[in-house]
Amino acid sequence: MPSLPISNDAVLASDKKQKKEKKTKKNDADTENQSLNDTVSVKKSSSKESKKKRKKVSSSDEGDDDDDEKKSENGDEGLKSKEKKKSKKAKLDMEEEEEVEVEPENPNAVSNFNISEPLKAKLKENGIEALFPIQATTFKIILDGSDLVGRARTGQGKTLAFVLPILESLTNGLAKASRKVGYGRTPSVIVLLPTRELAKQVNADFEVYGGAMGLSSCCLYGGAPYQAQEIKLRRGVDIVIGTPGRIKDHIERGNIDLSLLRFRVLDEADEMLRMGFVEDVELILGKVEDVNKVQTLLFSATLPVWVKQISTRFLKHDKKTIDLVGNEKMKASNNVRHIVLPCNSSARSQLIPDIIRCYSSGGRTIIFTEKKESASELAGVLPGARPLHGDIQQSQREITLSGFRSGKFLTLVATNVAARGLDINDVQLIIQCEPPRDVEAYIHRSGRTGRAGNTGVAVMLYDPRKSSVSRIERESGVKFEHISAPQPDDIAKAVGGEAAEKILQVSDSVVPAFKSAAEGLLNNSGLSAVELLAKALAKSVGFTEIKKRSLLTSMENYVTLQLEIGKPMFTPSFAFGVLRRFVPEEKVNEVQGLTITADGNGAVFDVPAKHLDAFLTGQQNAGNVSLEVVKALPRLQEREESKMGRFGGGGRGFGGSRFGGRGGRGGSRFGGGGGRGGNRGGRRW
Ligand SMILES: Nc1ncnc2c1ncn2[C@@H]1O[C@H](COP(=O)(O)OP(=O)(O)OP(=O)(O)O)[C@@H](O)[C@H]1O
Repeated sequence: MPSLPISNDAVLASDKKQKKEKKTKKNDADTENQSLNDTVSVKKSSSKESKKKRKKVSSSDEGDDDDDEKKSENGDEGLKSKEKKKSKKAKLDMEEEEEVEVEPENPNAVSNFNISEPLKAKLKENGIEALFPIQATTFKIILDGSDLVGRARTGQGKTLAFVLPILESLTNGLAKASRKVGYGRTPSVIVLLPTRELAKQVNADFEVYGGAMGLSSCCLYGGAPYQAQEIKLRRGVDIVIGTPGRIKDHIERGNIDLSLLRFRVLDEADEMLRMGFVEDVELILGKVEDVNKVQTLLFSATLPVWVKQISTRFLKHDKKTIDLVGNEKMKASNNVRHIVLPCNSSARSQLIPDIIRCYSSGGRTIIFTEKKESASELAGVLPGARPLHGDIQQSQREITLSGFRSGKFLTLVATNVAARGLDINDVQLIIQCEPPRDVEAYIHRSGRTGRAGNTGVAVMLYDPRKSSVSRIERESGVKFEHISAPQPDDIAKAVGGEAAEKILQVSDSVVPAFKSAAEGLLNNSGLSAVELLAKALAKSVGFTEIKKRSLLTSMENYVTLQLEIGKPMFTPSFAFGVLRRFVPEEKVNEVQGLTITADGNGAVFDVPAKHLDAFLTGQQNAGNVSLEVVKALPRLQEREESKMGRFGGGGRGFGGSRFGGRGGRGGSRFGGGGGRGGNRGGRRW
């Protein structure tokens, strides 16, 4: 009589339903924050492998059921049979669960997309089994022929989001029919990028994946000889990738014919236009004879309003928008720990090596400076660092970047030329020497770490008297961790373990050779075994001395003090006046970085450690004055943004002012101003 409460088929059906619901939920989660102009549909199917397994479980169980049914007619047997069935059901469920764990269904699995075999094989070869959300949500839209604006946070795979559907479209989709083949063919795709390095990187992706589909590409950028590029173009290519200036030059020389173009891609569009490439981009895009036959795709992690507005100029009216950042508060990478640290510009070069020791986890570090000269200077004083900026010859830029990629050196000091798009393995730490001029730069620079699901750290140095972090915090949605310069304890913690490991890795074979020197040290140095070992550990990781640093300016051999007088202090000059009442003038003149606290009740400043006593004892001669060594830096008043040239107001004013309203030739659609000027080819940095 009794049988399994639910038939196996029903178990499987309900299981499938649950999985389907799960899948739908995951899909919903992936698309939750998108502002779609259109419905996104992602094909769902389970893999053949998994179906097979399920079939097996199901059929073996059916046989057993019949058996049990017969036995249950005999009293006790029936009870046992019930128990048995229950446990068998549990086993079945477990097997099903195990199966799910072993092979979870992923709606974004590559097999669920219309991707042809050679491309699938190449993706697999490169460890890509499933598409990232930006790729999954845009794939079909692009394959179906729509124009698209795509936005996802840094490191989320926007490059393959256009590479894959373009390649499929050219070989098996809508663009196949019109594609020319053979010698001298004209390009079907043009991809514009703001920097040479980025152009090379995207070209490398097209070479790998396009190569698997029998498509060829070439990369055109300034600073490289024309001839080799011309030869490639003459032979014929399917995809042209490059920076606007050089591509425009080739068009004007008659080397590129865009009459059969099928795709135009603007990668990091906002940066390209910000750099003053507007006229070049316009000229290139304008070469297309029939815009209805061309798909235009625009991707970036940041799409300021003004870029969205001008996308109406380049893209069709019925374009789709996939915005995976949208109105979410946090615009920067979620996989990055965002830290700010007060630091005087003169203390940077001493502080940075310790930040690297504490936060790079032994991986690569990129340091960003605002100016080319600062990048060169800093690279000159940091051990094992190399500079990268626009004044360095292109051939050297390439050598530097490939050396950094391959791990020949681990610290790159760069200007914004490396801020956009660069995808370098194992970059664990980003250091920004000062707050960048705009929030987009912060988002892209910090996004050079924490890529493709990995984590990373971004440390931004700032001088509270000169710059503000609150605007970037507000606009990027990042909640900064405020820390002060790494202290001896922090450094010891960070590198102590590494040092101990190194010591243990040393072969036993060295012991006899060094034993007598070690014994000599133990017997004659006057130090304990622990003290000697501590010194040996420090030396093994390159430390011969650890200096104390002030918390405020991060300067070595300075100490941070906090002054209070029992009533608010509104200006630094007032605080200086108070100090002069009880500290000799020449010592007050050595005060560094005096800043009023955020609550207005005090002032903090640094003094040379050697003058500390003069300050502390002096306070006894002044009524109501409290002066103490600071253990943790209080929040400080930041320089008012309105008074700062860097941000907003009367500064260079990107966005609205540059591409906003004014008329004039060339700039007319984007609001005059700017133009290429001296900025061509990314030379701004
Ligand atoms: N589906 C995927 N599975 C695993 N890794 C992927 C996948 N797609 C891309 N990646 C890897 O993720 C990394 C980041 O990709 P990509 O450079 O395209 O990011 P991005 O969104 O363009 O970033 P940015 O905004 O900084 O330019 C690359 O190393 C890429 O190979």
